[in-house]
Formats: sequence, C-alpha cells, structure tokens
Amino acid sequence: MKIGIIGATGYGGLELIRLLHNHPEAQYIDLFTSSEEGIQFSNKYTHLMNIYDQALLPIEHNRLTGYDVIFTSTPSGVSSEILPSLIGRGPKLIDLSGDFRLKNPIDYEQWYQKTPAPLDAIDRSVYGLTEWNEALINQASLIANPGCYPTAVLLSLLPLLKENLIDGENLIIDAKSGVSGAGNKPSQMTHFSETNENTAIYKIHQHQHIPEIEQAISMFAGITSPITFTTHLVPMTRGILATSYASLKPNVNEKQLISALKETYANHPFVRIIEQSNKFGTNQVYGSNFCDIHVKVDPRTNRATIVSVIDNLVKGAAGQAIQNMNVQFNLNQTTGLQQVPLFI
Ligand SMILES: NC(=O)C1=CN([C@@H]2O[C@H](COP(=O)(O)OP(=O)(O)OC[C@H]3O[C@@H](n4cnc5c(N)ncnc54)[C@H](OP(=O)(O)O)[C@@H]3O)[C@@H](O)[C@H]2O)C=CC1
Ligand SMILES: CC(=O)N[C@@H](CCC(=O)OP(=O)(O)O)C(=O)O
Repeated sequence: MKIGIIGATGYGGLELIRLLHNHPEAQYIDLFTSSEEGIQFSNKYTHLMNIYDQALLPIEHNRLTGYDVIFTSTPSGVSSEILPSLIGRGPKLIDLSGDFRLKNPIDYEQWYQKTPAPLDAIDRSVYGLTEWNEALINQASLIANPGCYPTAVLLSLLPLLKENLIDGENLIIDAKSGVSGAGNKPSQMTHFSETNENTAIYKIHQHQHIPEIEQAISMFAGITSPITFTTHLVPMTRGILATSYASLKPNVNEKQLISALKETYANHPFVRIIEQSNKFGTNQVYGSNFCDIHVKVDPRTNRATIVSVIDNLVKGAAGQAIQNMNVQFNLNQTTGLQQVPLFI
C-alpha cells in the first residue's frame, strides 16, 4: 500500500508512523508537512534515525490522488479544506480531526468555532468507531475517526444503553486525559509548570466532544438525551480514563451489565472486559490499541460506575485509524496493531 500522512510531525502523525512501521501492507509511506518542507524527518525526530530518514514533502493537492490511503492528522479546520476534493478519486481518506464527525454543520460551528466542512463531504463521511460501524467503514471513502474521549466513553456505554440496562437520560461522565491529548503545540494550559503537580478541569460544559458523544449515542443506541461530560487534564503524557455514572433500569443487576459487555465484544479483540479489578488504570493499555472496561454496581444507590481506559494516541487516534484502514482493505482488524501494552 502507498500511504500518505498529512500532519506527520504531530503526535497523532508520529503514532501513525510508529504503528505503520510494523504493518505488513504499509510498504511505502510519504510524510507531508505544511511548515517544514525538505527537512530530513530523522533530524527532527532522532528516535526515527535509520528508520525514517526521508525528507518531509509539501502538500500538493493534485499529487494526493496517487496514494491508496491518506491520513490527515491535523488541527481542526485543515482537513475540511484538503479532503473534500479527493473523495472518490482514488485514495481512502482517514481523518483524525473533528472536521467530519458532526453531521450537523451548525453543531461544528458552535462547538469548534470554525467554518464547517462542505455538507456533501460531511454526508459522505462515515464515523469510524470500528467496533460499532464496521459495515459502513468497509465501504467508506472518507472516515471521520472518533475523538479520543468519545472512543473511551462510547465503547463502555453503548452496549449498556443499547440493551436498555442503564438510564440514558441522566448520564454523568467524568473523563481524564494525559497532556499529549492536546497535541505538540505548546500552550499555557500544557506548559510543564501548569500541568506538573496539578489536575485541572477544563472546557466545562463546552467540550467539543459533547455533541460527538450525544450524536453517537443517538446513532447506535437510539437515545437522544443531553449528557453531562467533564474533562480533566492530569500530569501524565498518555492515557484516558473515563468514568460514567448511570442509574440501573428496573430489575437490572451487575451480572447483566457484564454479560452485555462481554457479548457485544466477544469477537472484538481490542475491547477487554475486566471483571476482577482492585486496580484499574491507564498504564494497562499504554502504547496499545486496547480499550479496557470495568463495571461495578453500587447496591446502596442502584447506580453503575462504568470505567474505561485507552491510550489516547493509539485506540483514541492512530491505532483506531489503522484499524479502520484494515477494515476498508478487508484485512484482519488486528493487522499491525498487536503491540503488548508498555506497562512500566
Ligand atoms: N493528540 C490526541 O490524543 C488526539 C488528537 N486528535 C486530533 O487529531 C488531530 C491531530 O492531533 P495532534 O497530532 O495531537 O496535533 P499536533 O498539534 O501534535 O499535530 C498537528 C500537525 O498538523 C500539522 N498542521 C498544522 N497546520 C496545518 C495546516 N494548515 N495544513 C497541514 N498540516 C498542518 C502540523 O505539522 P506541520 O507544521 O509539519 O504541517 C502538526 O504537526 C487534531 O485534530 C486532534 O484534535 C484526535 C484524537 C486524539
Ligand atoms: C488533553 C486535551 O486537551 N485533549 C483535547 C482532545 C483533542 C481532540 O481529540 O479533539 P478533536 O479531535 O475533537 O479536535 C481536548 O480536550 O480538546
């Protein structure tokens, strides 16, 4: 396969490069930049010395049709300019940004504060939550790869909502992310002295992943109800831990919740249901494409606490993007993605 990565110099791009290096079908990879044309990649990123010594290429739209796959791992507002003219013209397009995820352009405008992608391109895009949308992903020209938080939240909640085991009307979701979730561009929020020895809540009630999660819950579980979703920045580099609190539907018990999760993901190797867990955290999936899920019912409140962990750069971004590429090309979903988590 001939693959192009736009945004190769960013965190998502670097993770695509790391994972594709061990992908048996990724024989040829070009790396594109909007700002560092001609620079030898391994001079910028020493860890890639003797692995990716090639020069970064400029983004020339008329040449992009010559690839089998184009990944865009760019800030919001970029891929909506690059990809629409490429749809159906050869390459499979996989966008890691939020530009094609929200079906209603007014929502995009409101939550991203940017101009939305053209409506016909949004209409043709397929939401790339692999475990839930495989058939459409297989046929798609343009994949809107899910956001990191939505991936962790949706994989844990959808089976329980779909089976009507928990109340979807009053969901409270509390999520925490490592700092790489904010990309490699420094800001006051991600500065070492602001994140070290600190845990902060941010974008309260304004996070752009709120409409994405609500849209997917409606799409896959048929429930249209607003959620309470809060995000926190914690002093670690990778990882997302999402904890949801939901009331049980009448006569539902913990065993049924676990069964629904296990049955849903029985044939999905990247989702692991962890039944016994005194300790459950982001390091058990670090560097891997796993999403681990744990659920516990509190009999005093009749509420379930549903917790999931992913590596934001792998299952939350590049790993899921490659999983989607595998589905598009009728490869086994796990191709190139069988890394064991880096535990310590
Ligand atoms: N980090 C994460 O955990 C996740 C990120 N995402 C999303 O994926 C996308 C990429 O994220 P991430 O890698 O973290 O971001 P980074 O900021 O680390 O990287 C983005 C890259 O995009 C390139 N870029 C910037 N402006 C342009 C432009 N105008 N045209 C083309 N390329 C441009 C830059 O490279 P250059 O200057 O070389 O062109 C830059 O390296 C974002 O939309 C993000 O929201 C989604 C899920 C998880
Ligand atoms: C820690 C951190 O800042 N995370 C980012 C996640 C970025 C992301 O994935 O957003 P889109 O893909 O929707 O652009 C945030 O909360 O905005």
